[in-house]
Amino acid sequence: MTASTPPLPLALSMGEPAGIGAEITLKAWLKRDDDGVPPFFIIADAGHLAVDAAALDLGVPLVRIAEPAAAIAAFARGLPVLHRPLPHMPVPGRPQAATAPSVVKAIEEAVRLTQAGQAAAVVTNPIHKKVLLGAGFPFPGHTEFLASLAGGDAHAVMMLAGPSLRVVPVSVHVSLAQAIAGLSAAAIVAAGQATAQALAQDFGIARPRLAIAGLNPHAGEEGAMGSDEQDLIAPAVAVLQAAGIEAFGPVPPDALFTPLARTGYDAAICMYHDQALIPLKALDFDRAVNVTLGLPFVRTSPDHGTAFDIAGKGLASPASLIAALKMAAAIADRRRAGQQR
Ligand SMILES: NC(=O)C1=CN([C@@H]2O[C@H](COP(=O)(O)OP(=O)(O)OC[C@H]3O[C@@H](n4cnc5c(N)ncnc54)[C@H](O)[C@@H]3O)[C@@H](O)[C@H]2O)C=CC1
Ligand SMILES: NCC(=O)COP(=O)(O)O
Repeated sequence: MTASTPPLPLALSMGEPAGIGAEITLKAWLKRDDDGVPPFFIIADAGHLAVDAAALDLGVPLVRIAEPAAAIAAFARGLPVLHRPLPHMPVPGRPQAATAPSVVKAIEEAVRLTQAGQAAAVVTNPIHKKVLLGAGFPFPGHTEFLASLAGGDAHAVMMLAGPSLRVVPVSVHVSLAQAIAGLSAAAIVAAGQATAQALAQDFGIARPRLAIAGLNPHAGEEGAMGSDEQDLIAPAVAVLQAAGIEAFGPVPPDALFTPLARTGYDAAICMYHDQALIPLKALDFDRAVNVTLGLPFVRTSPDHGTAFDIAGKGLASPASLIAALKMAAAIADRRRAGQQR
């Protein structure tokens, strides 16, 4: 950042208002000094935030802002809110289709403000996929929606990054049967290329090492337990290697996440959602960050969902949201510095 480029706040979307988004946002603001939380503003209903703050006895002053630029100065005295009224007050744990348009508009606005240079990055609070789908939202998650908002030929790739592990699932929000049927060498190569590029550009790893998981037990045992490794995964590894990427595999999935194996790579490319997210959450739940690779803007989010079972109870931890805010700011700073070189 130079003297002529003012700092930009992060744009945080409200997420599902019946979930824990408001609570973890209020708690993240309270920890701004202790945890070094970068300045952010939330696109949400200020009345709802005030109700939650009072109900949970969180002493958070709210500062309504008219534009993102005001968030930097406001952040020290209160939580900056770009007020966008909801049609009714949410009930914790009970999502309603009526608030779905507001949830979606908050994501769109965060993206628009970031692409317009008024915010440094997009950070999203968790959404409830089923209620949005039921209200006509045509995407199964942020990742697919953000790819569409980015337009063009954006190929959005999900990475979850924690202190112990980084994982990238080749497919995201599809059934296991669809994930297996849709697996292709091209999809593995695309995920590997996006990951190598992001690790270098956004995480400062000059020569990223990628472990490519097998799909079947024992990575197919040379074809005795499945041929996907020979037909798709090994050829994809060869293509990545030919492109100069330090990729290896297929690695037997049950051996990929042992403590020793994890020292050998910077990210694991996994063949489906849960192959990636189960080890990540077992090792790093509440400390990991969901970051979308392959977009023309920076987007992160906590590693967890709407947590309806604890919504409104004051039990939600803001740790992953704080990690997401910090990672978004670090990546945005790194990209800005890269552009100025
Ligand atoms: N980025 C996003 O928008 C994401 C959205 N989701 C959505 O969230 C909804 C619920 O998903 P689940 O699978 O139940 O996962 P979840 O992460 O909401 O909850 C799983 C368990 O972790 C606990 N938990 C989650 N976050 C916590 C926190 N900050 N502090 C303390 N405990 C926490 C919950 O109480 C629950 O027991 C679904 O609709 C799912 O699609 C899930 C993951 C990410
Ligand atoms: N399990 C991770 C998840 O569902 C996050 O998806 P997205 O909304 O960030 O695409």
